[in-house]
Amino acid sequence: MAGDDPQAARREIIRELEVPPAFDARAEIDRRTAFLADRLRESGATALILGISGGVDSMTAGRLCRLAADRVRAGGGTAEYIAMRLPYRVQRDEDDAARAAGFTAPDRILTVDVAPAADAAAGALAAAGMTYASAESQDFVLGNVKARQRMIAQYAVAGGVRGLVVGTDHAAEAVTGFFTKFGDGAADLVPLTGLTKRRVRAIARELGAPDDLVRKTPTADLESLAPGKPDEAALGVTYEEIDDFLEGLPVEERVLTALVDRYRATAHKRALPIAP
Ligand SMILES: Nc1ncnc2c1ncn2[C@@H]1O[C@H](COP(=O)(O)OP(=O)(O)OC[C@H]2O[C@@H]([n+]3cccc(C(=O)O)c3)[C@H](O)[C@@H]2O)[C@@H](O)[C@H]1O
Ligand SMILES: Nc1ncnc2c1ncn2[C@@H]1O[C@H](COP(=O)(O)OP(=O)(O)OP(=O)(O)O)[C@@H](O)[C@H]1O
Ligand SMILES: [Mg+2]
Repeated sequence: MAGDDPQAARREIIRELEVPPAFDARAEIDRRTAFLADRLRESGATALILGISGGVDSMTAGRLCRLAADRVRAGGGTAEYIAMRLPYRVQRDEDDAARAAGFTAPDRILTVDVAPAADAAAGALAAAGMTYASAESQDFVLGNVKARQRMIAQYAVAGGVRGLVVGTDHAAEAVTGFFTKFGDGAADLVPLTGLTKRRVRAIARELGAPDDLVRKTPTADLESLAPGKPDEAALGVTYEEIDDFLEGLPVEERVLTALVDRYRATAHKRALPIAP
């Protein structure tokens, strides 16, 4: 990666994360739907599996799954789109999640509470003598366990129905490594690759999604001690700033440096395991 010139590093990041200079929502919907349909046909899989949280990323990806499954079927193939509701106990924004799932029009909705599995892991770790530096540190780590339990549930369904797991990673999360490694970061297909957050929203709008869900404040919602914490509070930069950075628009020096540093520090999350 380009040495000390942050603008050169930024250009390299934009290229590596595949963020194109121009954007047309309708064309992107067609291209990404075709991608999902092609992967279904070429892999021999017959289902797309996706966790629906109530956030805009999964709502958008879910609607693309619907369109892709329809496209395969229209060509005489077999395909279904299975949405998974994966709350930790009762979800705080249950109504949003139900409406988002409904908008994506899945063939089936499977609801799996990840709390028993996540809590059992926490209990077994405590019984083994594992302790954490603070209650906050423990809560943060166990938040990632919740994300990984969602991954386990989705792969259990994929394995049983010859399905492929769809992930929602996009450029505005990839640049900061803002996902759980082998949790929500683990998937077979990532149809939102290269999109900034505002472009994800533009696609959702073009698809006809409910406006309040399109504009909803992004949250990972993993920490029990900070429910619904906005991503931007955790990141220290706004999605507007991240998007401007990725779309080559003017950004403050502070944003430029923070994002280049963060991209470098999280390289391991975007790569295969490191080998000798
Ligand atoms: N240099 C290095 N080379 C190779 N591996 C390295 C490494 N540094 C850490 N690691 C490994 O990576 C682990 C840390 O990564 P990880 O476990 O992911 O943990 P971490 O990156 O610390 O936390 C995940 C972050 O993503 C956020 N998140 C998660 C899920 C969804 C969303 C969302 O946007 O909705 C956001 C979450 O709120 C949190 O801030 C370490 O425990 C270690 O095993
Ligand atoms: N409660 C949940 N139920 C089902 N899937 C979930 C849940 N929480 C997270 N996920 C899965 O993990 C992915 C990553 O979460 P993330 O918060 O980045 O996306 P989002 O919630 O769809 O959108 P936003 O980032 O705007 O909140 C989601 O897109 C979804 O596939
Ligand atoms: Mg979310």
